[in-house]
Amino acid sequence: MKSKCDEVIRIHESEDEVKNDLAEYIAQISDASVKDRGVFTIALSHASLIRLMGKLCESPYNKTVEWSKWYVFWADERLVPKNHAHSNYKLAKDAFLSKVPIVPSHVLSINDSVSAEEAAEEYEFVMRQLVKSRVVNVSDTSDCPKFDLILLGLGEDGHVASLFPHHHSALNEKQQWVTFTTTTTDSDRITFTFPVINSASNVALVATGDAKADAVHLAVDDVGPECPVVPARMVRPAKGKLVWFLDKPAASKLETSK
Ligand SMILES: O=C1O[C@H](COP(=O)(O)O)[C@@H](O)[C@H](O)[C@H]1O
Repeated sequence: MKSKCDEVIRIHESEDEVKNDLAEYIAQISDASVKDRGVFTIALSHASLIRLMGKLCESPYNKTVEWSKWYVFWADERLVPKNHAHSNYKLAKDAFLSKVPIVPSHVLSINDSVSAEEAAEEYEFVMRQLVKSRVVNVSDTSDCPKFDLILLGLGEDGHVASLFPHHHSALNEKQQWVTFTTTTTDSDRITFTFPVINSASNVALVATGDAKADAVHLAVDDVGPECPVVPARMVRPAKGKLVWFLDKPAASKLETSK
């Protein structure tokens, strides 16, 4: 069973349409947040998501978005140097952050020179300071940060951020805002936990390509109790909105598309 939340699924003909819609969606939330609070707080994830955000660096968004009001966080990050090919910071910087006038000190990257556990603690500390000063909004129901927007990709195994199937302690973390994993095959990582993800005002889950179709089906459809509960199914913003951005191949196994 899934608890109720405000969920919308946008299915597009092509990846290019996903890119257009995603850029417009992010720009609209940025505008609304800047009007409302004077800033826009956004958290990014890895790889294809960054590529799919590419239209934001193009006209009209490169000129119309209030980049100086943006504060950029990572929903997950790898413990690698910032010039490493697997660094989310590097991916985002090369593809996007270096092409728009974001204030460098508003890009909140992790400390990659300590252990994953320490990096998670430090990142949470930074977030707590920014919640105290209300750069990051606070949840109405807990002390959790209320990001204006958290952008999540989807792994083929249904993971989101670095919250993986069977990593029960991270999946069930209730107190900490940021935790870590040292058991993945490539590198140690830090990740937002579900209390933070599910406190956001807006969460977007973005997936393209048929390799993601099973994970999308398991996350969205009313599958029976014999099916695994994939982490993406646990994305249920309590008071916020959840929007899925899919292309047709990624949506091909959804019950509604059959
Ligand atoms: O490992 C990860 O994978 C997912 C999916 O990445 P994608 O490139 O296949 O879209 C990503 O969302 C997550 O942040 C990352 O750590």
